[in-house]
Amino acid sequence: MIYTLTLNPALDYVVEVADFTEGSINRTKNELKYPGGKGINVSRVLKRLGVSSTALGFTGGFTGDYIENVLKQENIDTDFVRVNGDTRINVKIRGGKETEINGASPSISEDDIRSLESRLALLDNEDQLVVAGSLPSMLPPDTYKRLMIRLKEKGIRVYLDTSGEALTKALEASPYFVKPNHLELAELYDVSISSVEEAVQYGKKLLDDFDISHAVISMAGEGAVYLHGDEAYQAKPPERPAVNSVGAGDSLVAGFIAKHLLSNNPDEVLAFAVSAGSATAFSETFCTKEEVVQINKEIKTAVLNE
Ligand SMILES: Nc1ncnc2c1ncn2[C@@H]1O[C@H](COP(=O)(O)OP(=O)(O)OP(=O)(O)O)[C@@H](O)[C@H]1O
Ligand SMILES: O=P(O)(O)OC[C@@]1(O)O[C@H](CO)[C@@H](O)[C@@H]1O
Repeated sequence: MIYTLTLNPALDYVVEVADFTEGSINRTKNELKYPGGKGINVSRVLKRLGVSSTALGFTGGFTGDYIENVLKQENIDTDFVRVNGDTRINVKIRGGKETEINGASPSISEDDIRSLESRLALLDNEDQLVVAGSLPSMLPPDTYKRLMIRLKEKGIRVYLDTSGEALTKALEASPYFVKPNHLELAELYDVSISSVEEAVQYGKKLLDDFDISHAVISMAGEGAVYLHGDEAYQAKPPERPAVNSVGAGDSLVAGFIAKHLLSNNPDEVLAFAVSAGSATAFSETFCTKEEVVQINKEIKTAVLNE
């Protein structure tokens, strides 16, 4: 079974404003609300791609109820730990440039953590876990690392997608797969990464430094590179105006997992992952399977090995 872990979920509130003006009253042209948080997004896209998963993490209050209800309607299993406060609301403003205001997590108690640990203790070596998104600020930055060490001891594959200090620490637990974007990878090594060659160079270093099997470095409109052992692959999406970048990275992770379950062909796995990411970037919300399959036909791939 695949599990996703979202310790800091959100109700995503996306507002489209014709001409967003700071410091004045703006009226919305269009509004969308949906369950958010990176692991939850991975579960939702996996479902669209025909793969079942169970969503784990912390939810609370009316916003937590909303998330659980929508997931239930979409036939996604959940086993969240209920916390006292309200799950945060993340505001995404579409008006020319995209602006995001991500809320803070409700308080997480020691008991909440213990409840989460007992749910994770039920996983066995047949299971795979996607650990994604930010950590609630009251939790120590090595929280993912601590949880991952125990999971790894049981032979559970961990797919990791987080950033900042949570990423730096979690890498020490050697995840099976990691997906930084090129900016997160650059931050990790305190360098700048602007080309595919640089992404490959530091992506390979990431595998070596942290004993990781698979890494995908996403590069927005440039697609992504995939590093596995000594091999490197690139996939580039068709050029089209992006309408939404929220969840593109999560869609890429879901696409990677869905294809990796069926295929050992790295080229094919990366192409499908990038197709899922780009299909989301090209649509209002998340990609559908039909859109992913369609874009997959237009993806350009290359093997970058010497
Ligand atoms: N402008 C775009 N055009 C085409 N595809 C895109 C575009 N932006 C993102 N994508 C697709 O989504 C994937 C992930 O994008 P990105 O590198 O921005 O990840 P991310 O920073 O984790 O995303 P986010 O945090 O916004 O979900 C890319 O590899 C690509 O397939
Ligand atoms: O604040 P975090 O946890 O880093 O990111 C949360 C978030 O921006 O990521 C998802 C898109 O990837 C959204 O659904 C959600 O609002």
